[in-house]
Amino acid sequence: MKMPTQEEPLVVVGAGLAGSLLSLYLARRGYETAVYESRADSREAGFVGGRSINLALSTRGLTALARVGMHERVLRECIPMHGRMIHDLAGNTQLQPYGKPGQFINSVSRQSLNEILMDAADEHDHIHFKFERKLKDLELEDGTPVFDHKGETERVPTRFLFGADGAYSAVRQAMMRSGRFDFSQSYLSHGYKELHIPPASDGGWQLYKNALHIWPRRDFMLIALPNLDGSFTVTLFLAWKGEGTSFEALETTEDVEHFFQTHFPDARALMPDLANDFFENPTGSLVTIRCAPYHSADQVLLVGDAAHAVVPFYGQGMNAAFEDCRILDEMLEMYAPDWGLLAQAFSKSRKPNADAIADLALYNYLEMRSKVADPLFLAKKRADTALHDVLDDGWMPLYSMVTFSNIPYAEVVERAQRQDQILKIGATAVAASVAAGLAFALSRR
Ligand SMILES: Cc1cc2nc3c(=O)[nH]c(=O)nc-3n(C[C@H](O)[C@H](O)[C@H](O)COP(=O)(O)OP(=O)(O)OC[C@H]3O[C@@H](n4cnc5c(N)ncnc54)[C@H](O)[C@@H]3O)c2cc1C
Ligand SMILES: NC(=O)C1=CN([C@@H]2O[C@H](COP(=O)(O)OP(=O)(O)OC[C@H]3O[C@@H](n4cnc5c(N)ncnc54)[C@H](OP(=O)(O)O)[C@@H]3O)[C@@H](O)[C@H]2O)C=CC1
Ligand SMILES: Nc1ccccc1C(=O)C[C@H](N)C(=O)O
Repeated sequence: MKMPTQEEPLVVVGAGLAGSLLSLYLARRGYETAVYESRADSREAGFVGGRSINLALSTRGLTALARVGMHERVLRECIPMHGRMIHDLAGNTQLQPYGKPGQFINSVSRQSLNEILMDAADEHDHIHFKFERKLKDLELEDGTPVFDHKGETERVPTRFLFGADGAYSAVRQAMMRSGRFDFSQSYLSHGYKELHIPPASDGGWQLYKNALHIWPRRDFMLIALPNLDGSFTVTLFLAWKGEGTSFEALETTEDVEHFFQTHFPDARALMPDLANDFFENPTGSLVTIRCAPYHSADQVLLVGDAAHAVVPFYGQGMNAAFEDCRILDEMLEMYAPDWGLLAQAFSKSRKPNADAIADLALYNYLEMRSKVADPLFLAKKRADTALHDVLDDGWMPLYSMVTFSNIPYAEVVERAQRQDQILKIGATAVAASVAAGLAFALSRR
């Protein structure tokens, strides 16, 4: 197998989160790597578009960053979120911890995280960023990408190509033409809109800083994640269509004011530019994309959202994309420089795990918008937590396995199902004992 060279490098399409981290992993092994990105360099051009301003980074992402020595640098830009702060309609709040004391997820700005990774990549002689190059076509026979650069076409000789170009991947679109490629996409009937809570007048945070805030309202919800500048990025998740509570029904400033005043009065009070933000900011779609295999012949491999876009409700899309990079690196150890074998092995091992987190992410929307206020759900959570305290890693709540471990997602689902069975049997036994006790007490009256 030929090694990548400057004339025929490894090509990564997309300098987003997965593409930038992947380039670091590849360069560490000494491979010549060229990263082609459709947007301008945000470090020179400032904000270059995109939404989802901040993200929750947790163990999987941090583990992958640590392997290339980046986690401490990134953690300096993070705000720890120790739990969900639930806001009810009356304005009461309740903090539901995510895990054991000392366990938390981290709010980080997408742009600064991306720029930290690109800065680190720039330190390597082996990594070459090429901005404002949009992939137009991919010649699958030999994996040659064709980019548009300011109206000019560039064909790039390539040793092997990684598609890290996000949920609407052009690399994946080219692979779909090849036949024997499975693809499905499923849009939620809900969309999302980002809004803003500014810092307090003294520069501090207007809500408790170290939590992910949730206003669960059963059929829709509002969430807020803290930013380092004292602001919060607020996201409304709501049905696209329908009378009363839907984006479609919010046509005028009065509609928006009334909707927020009715359902989120405490949050409304903190958003002076609500109506302006609401009508200026786009409404985004929420989509799950599955495909298989992730590779094409011996030439191309998809990673991150390009391979598996999941709805954001578990805060795991980026974490899974970073985990892809770590797993790929472990496989490089075994298979490099046989890129074909590497691609096959990666695809086979990652697919079931990506499918599992896609399902879990869909489930977590229901949990966040509805279950967090349900006494039965909270009772089960307490039992789960108590068992985790006693049995340590012998019993881990589902949320902890997803968020605070590197257990493969598919294994997490199996383990959680087994634990649920045990809890059900336990609950049935407790209910039977209580019933027997009551019957005995009554018989002695
Ligand atoms: C509202 C929202 C909130 C989220 N919150 C979280 C969270 O809290 N935690 C979490 O882990 N995940 C979260 N995610 C998911 C996370 O954003 C994605 O999983 C992550 O960005 C995937 O990284 P990626 O590198 O695969 O794709 P991206 O980050 O999208 O990067 C793709 C890159 O490819 C470039 N590109 C696209 N097309 C081309 C082309 N044709 N040619 C060249 N370049 C191209 C793009 O410009 C971009 O730079 C959230 C997503 C959304 C929508
Ligand atoms: N699973 C999900 O529900 C969602 C996941 N995401 C993920 O988060 C990433 C970053 O988010 P953000 O920066 O806000 O992403 P954006 O929505 O700004 O889009 C990122 C890239 O996808 C392209 N794109 C966006 N919408 C479409 C579309 N409908 N059809 C074709 N291409 C499209 C954009 O092209 P251009 O720059 O030309 O506009 C851009 O290259 C996304 O790339 C995606 O991977 C984002 C939204 C929802
Ligand atoms: N980042 C997000 C973006 C959108 C929706 C949810 C999240 C979460 O992180 C939710 C968190 N994991 C929770 O379960 O409370």
